[in-house]
Amino acid sequence: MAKKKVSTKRKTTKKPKTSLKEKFTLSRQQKVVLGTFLFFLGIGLFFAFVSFFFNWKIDQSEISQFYNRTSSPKNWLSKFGATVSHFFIFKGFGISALILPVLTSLTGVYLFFDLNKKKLFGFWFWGGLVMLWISVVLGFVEKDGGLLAGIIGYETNDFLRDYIGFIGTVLVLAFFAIVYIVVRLRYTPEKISDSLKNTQRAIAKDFEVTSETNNKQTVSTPTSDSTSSSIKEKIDSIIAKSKDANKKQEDKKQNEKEDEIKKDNNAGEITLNPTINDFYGDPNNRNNEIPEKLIIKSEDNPEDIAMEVETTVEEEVVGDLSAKLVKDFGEFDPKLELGNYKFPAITLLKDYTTQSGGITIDQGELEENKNRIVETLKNYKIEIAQIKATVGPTVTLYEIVPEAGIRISKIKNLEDDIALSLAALGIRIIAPIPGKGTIGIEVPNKKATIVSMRSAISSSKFQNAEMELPLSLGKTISNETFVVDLAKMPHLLMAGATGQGKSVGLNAILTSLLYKKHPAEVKFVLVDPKKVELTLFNKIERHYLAKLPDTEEAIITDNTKVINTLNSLCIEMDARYDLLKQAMVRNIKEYNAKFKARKLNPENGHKFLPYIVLVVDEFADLIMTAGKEVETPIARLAQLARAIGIHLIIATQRPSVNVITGMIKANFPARIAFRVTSKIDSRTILDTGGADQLIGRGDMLYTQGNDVVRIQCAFVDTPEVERITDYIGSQKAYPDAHLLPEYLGEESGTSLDIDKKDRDKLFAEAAEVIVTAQQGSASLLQRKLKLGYNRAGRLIDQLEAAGIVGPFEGSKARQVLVPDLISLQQLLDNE
Ligand SMILES: Nc1ncnc2c1ncn2[C@@H]1O[C@H](COP(=O)(O)OP(=O)(O)OP(=O)(O)O)[C@@H](O)[C@H]1O
Repeated sequence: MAKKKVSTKRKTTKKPKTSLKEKFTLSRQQKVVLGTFLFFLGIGLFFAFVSFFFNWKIDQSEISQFYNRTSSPKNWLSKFGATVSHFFIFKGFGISALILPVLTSLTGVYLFFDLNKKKLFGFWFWGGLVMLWISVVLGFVEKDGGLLAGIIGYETNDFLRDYIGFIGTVLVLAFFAIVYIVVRLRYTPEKISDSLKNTQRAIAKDFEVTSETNNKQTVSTPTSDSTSSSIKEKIDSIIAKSKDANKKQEDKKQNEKEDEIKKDNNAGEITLNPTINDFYGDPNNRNNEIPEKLIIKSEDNPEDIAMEVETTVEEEVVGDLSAKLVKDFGEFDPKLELGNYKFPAITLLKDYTTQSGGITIDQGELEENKNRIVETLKNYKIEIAQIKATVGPTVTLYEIVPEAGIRISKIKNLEDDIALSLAALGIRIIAPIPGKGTIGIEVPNKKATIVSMRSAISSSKFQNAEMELPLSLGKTISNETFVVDLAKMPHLLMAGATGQGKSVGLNAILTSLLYKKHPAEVKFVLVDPKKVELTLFNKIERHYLAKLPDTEEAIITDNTKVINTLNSLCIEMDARYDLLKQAMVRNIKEYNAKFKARKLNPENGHKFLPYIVLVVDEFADLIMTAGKEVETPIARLAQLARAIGIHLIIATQRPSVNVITGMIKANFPARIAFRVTSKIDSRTILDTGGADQLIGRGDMLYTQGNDVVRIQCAFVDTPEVERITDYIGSQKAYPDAHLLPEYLGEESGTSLDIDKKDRDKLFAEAAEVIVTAQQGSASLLQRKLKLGYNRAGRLIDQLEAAGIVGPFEGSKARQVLVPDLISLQQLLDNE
């Protein structure tokens, strides 16, 4: 049974080895031939080297006459042997060159039996070092021109002594000896002292057991008969033996058992029930020292039947294949291909604190605002019991505890009046502050402080964030860095009027990910219809960007390409779901953990899955030009992609309801609102007002479903982003951007669509539009159904195939062949 297990283990563990070996071109036959050759070469060299020691003086003159056939050296391998030995021993390493033939033959054996190459490299590396070390050591005793150290050993020793003296050389050599012992032989001071202690204990135990047995022999119990007493002694000795085998585990348990047995013996009773642990020690500690066979035989009565105690050999635990693979190769490291990748340094970001000296607020300003608030409220007969100020980077929060009996709605209704009396823009009243019984009034500071990206990145909250995709968005009103996990959001909607900090916000998000995630872990799909906002990220295309195959630019600026990319992401999503299903896991995190633990076989299509972050700037523009064609895949991705690691970030300038539709809103619980112009816009984005009262320049509200948090967005300027992308771009990259699956939908031609099954979902609707208008044009469909040009054109082709419109007639619209909707219905029913 055990053997079977081992053999299956061997078969399966070889798989990854073969994939490694694929890189090497040697076939099995070539390996056998080369292995045999090297093995014999090693033996030949050994003979040559050995005979060189006896004949080198005689042969020395022959070496220079290598091409003279008449000369006959005494070396057992003649001219070849003499020359090679002269080279390696005399000119090389002296006596330690004998290691070379051993290594050569060993290489032959490894190739012949196709054994682990890593080990072989280890032999050569360490063998080479040992050879050099011995020759340098022998350099101390070598006289010029001898064979002990060879020229290399002698000269190296001489060189070292010239520069660091005798003591220095000894110290250097001793250091290397210790390195060898620690690194190669894996001996550490703890290990050595442990094994010394164990030996000491074992000797002491041996001594104890022997003296005990002797005592028992002398003070043997008179009540027991001679046979049984001899069996008892035998058991005692077995127990002693078994304890010998378990020297390392001298725990209390054993001592107690021993005492028990001793007590039993002293009482004159023979205990013949030593447990299996007494024979073999603690099961956790059974080791190779288990006696193979125990024979209990009465010495006093030789005719007594001897009892053989068969010891069973512990079955080898094969464990699962993944554990074995992890043991052999370590966990899978997705970062290995760009192993030397260096994350951008924090110094690439600008430090704004030196200019503004952190958050500053005038004491007078605070006092003034407080008095005004108190006065204004007093005018409306609202008495205040307590007031507290928290100074944030852009706004100061005044927390008010009103006197008992004052209605909160009353204060909320006075919002505009308070704003007027404070003569400031952007007063926001939070009544009550969630989780607290107070009312908050946020008043903008006269002088806002810039929250630098540098401070947001270097904050411990971000640095220590145990998140999948941490984003450092900025600072809250209480000056805490606000870090959220994009993977938990799981998609983000950003909106705000133009010039309020949306692009800076997007850059802050991308920068956060660049500072935290290795190129192997995250890929960006960037859609930038404005063509200028995200162009800097082109420099990191081969590190961090994903694109469709056969496209030149990774950043998508053309709206028609967006449709292909979105559909391609849907294909990627479906493929990833299939992989997750096969791996029997629920999300990408579990999947990647399983893959890293080598529990998923790459030969079955499994691979490490990077997170994909889709960023769409100017979503409104996209919806306007491509309508449903964009909305449908976005909705699919938003609904389903969270588990497989595709996350969407959508930014728009126009937060109108036909852009942020109900379907989009339902799937984007996390939203960021920069300043907008109206309360309605604020409601569209956040489902509540407030964004219209922001002060702009990165002042924003963030919600993830319930609470709304006011944050000052971290500021990252274009030159900073440029420095970061330059830094990353200058490093070694993957050969190409991460390739998304190919999407053939648009290019698949009309022939496929002629089939009834392959018709567009909007076919019936399109037919109705065309028949009602009696005008067969694609642009009509584009307008009425809000479609992209390609899809409208395809629909027209399908309508032609169904006999609803006539053939293409150049610049004229196509003829409509169905006069009215009733005839259309009949035609469609009869199909
Ligand atoms: N977090 C911030 N801190 C300080 N200033 C900021 C911040 N964000 C934006 N600003 C200022 O506001 C200006 C406009 O920002 P940004 O370009 O991000 O606006 P936008 O909303 O993207 O505009 P558009 O929609 O027209 O592209 C910036 O040039 C900068 O001066």
